[in-house]
This record gives sequence, C-alpha cells and structure tokens, in this order.
Amino acid sequence: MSEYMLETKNLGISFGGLKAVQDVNIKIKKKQLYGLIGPNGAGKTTVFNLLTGVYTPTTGEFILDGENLTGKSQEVINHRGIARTFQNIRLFNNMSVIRNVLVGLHNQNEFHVNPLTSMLRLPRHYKCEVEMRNKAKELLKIFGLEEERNNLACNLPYGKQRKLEIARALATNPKLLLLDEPAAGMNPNETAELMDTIRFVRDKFDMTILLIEHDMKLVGGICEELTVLNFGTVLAQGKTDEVLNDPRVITAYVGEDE
Ligand SMILES: Nc1ncnc2c1ncn2[C@@H]1O[C@H](COP(=O)(O)OP(=O)(O)OP(=O)(O)O)[C@@H](O)[C@H]1O
Repeated sequence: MSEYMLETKNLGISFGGLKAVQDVNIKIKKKQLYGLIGPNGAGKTTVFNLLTGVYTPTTGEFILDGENLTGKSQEVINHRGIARTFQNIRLFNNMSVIRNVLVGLHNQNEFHVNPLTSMLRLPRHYKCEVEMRNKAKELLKIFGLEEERNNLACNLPYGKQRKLEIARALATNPKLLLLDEPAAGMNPNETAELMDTIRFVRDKFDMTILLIEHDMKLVGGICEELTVLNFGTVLAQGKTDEVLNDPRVITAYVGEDE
C-alpha cells in the first residue's frame, strides 16, 4: 500500500492556448498538513478544480490512496474521498446550520436508504434520520456550532461560516480535505483559532489536508510541507521552513507586491 494519500503526476490543464497548470507533481503523505501557495493567478485554485473533477486534466493524472481518479466526475471523486471548501464561502444560506451538514451526510453510503423505505416512512427511514441528526450534532459540537444549529447559515458570523463549511465537507467522510484560503477575510484572532481547528481536525479524524493560503503565518504555523506554484508550474517544494526561505520563492512574492 502506498504511503501517500495523494499523488499527482505531471498534472496539467490548458485553456485555449494558456497553460494554466503544467507538470505539477505533488506527493502528500497520509495525515499530512500540506500547503499549496503562490502568487495571484499561479494556478492554485485550478489544481483544486482538477482534483475535484470540476476540470478534466489535459495531461497527467492523480491518485488518491492508490486509486486513479483522473477523469472521474465530481460526484464519484467526492464519494471516493475528496472534499473541499471554497475561496468564497458556498453554504446553503437559507438552510439551517444543521441542514447544511445533513446535506453532506446524505452523500455517504452509510446513510443510504432505499428510496422505497423513505417513501413509505418505514422504521429504517426514521432510524437513519435520527442517526444522521446525531452525527450532524456531533460534528457541529466539534466546531462550536451546536447551539446555533437551528439558525440560518447566512446569519452566522463570518468565522463560523468558514467553520461550518469545513464541517459540511467533513460530513462526506473524506480521506483528503482541500481547503481553499480558509483564513481569507479573518482577523488575527479568528485565524489563530482556525489554525487550532485545522490541527484538531487532522488529529481527531486522522485527516490528510491540503490547503491553499496567502496568510504566511498560517502556512508557516501549520503546514509540514509546501508546494509553491508560479505561472502554473512548481517553483519550489519541500519542508515548510526551507521553502519559505528559498530565494526564488521570496522573489516570486516580492514581485507580487510591486
Ligand atoms: N475556466 C478557465 N478559463 C480560462 N482560464 C482560466 C480558467 N480557470 C483558470 N484560468 C486561468 O488560470 C490561471 C490560474 O488561475 P487560478 O485561479 O488557479 O490561480 P490562483 O493561484 O488560485 O490565484 P488566486 O490566488 O488569485 O486565487 C489564471 O491565469 C486564470 O485566468
């Protein structure tokens, strides 16, 4: 069995003539907290879109826990174990907090009930509903959202909406969690709390986490290894401290500030 949860091999995609992502090779060990960083427009979100089936790679492949998922649909990829959050939060705003998590749980085989059982409201249907609500409550408790479970998602403060998005992604029982700029728009206190939450999720669920982030404090604080993208290709890769001190990486970011 592979020691890696995710391997990408020469992953790439072109849009018209533009090679948005090219020859990206990343290996993420099981239970690792791994960062994907790089200046604006470097191709980070495009890599997430490739790994979740939003885009089909033009070149290369990606393997999750030994299974090649290249070319599979978004639903299949999610079922096989990749879940994500988005740069701009995408919750079901007019649903309650708990409903948002229940939507994620409905995706799981464990909770699949024969449609006839549901239609006829047979005991199995109710048992499943109760189990799902309990599971959803458990998840909300972990994220400190249990008290607000019946509020509308849109009424949660920003930091809590971010947490709810992570809870909903976890409800699909993934092997790999992709977080797209989880600290975007957060103040330093919220960011510090989020760092604790991400570490906790990794430890509690033995989760492998790949995150895109611009906040270097967060990246340096929690990521064990990094890949830096620049103009769609890998600029540097390896242990976080070494990568962040790599002169090529510093130059790429200085260029961004100008
Ligand atoms: N569907 C698409 N059609 C055409 N070009 C695209 C498409 N999706 C992404 N691109 C291009 O791919 C490049 C990489 O964009 P991407 O959003 O992945 O960068 P990023 O590193 O996530 O940037 P940011 O940090 O600003 O979010 C950009 O030049 C972008 O315009």
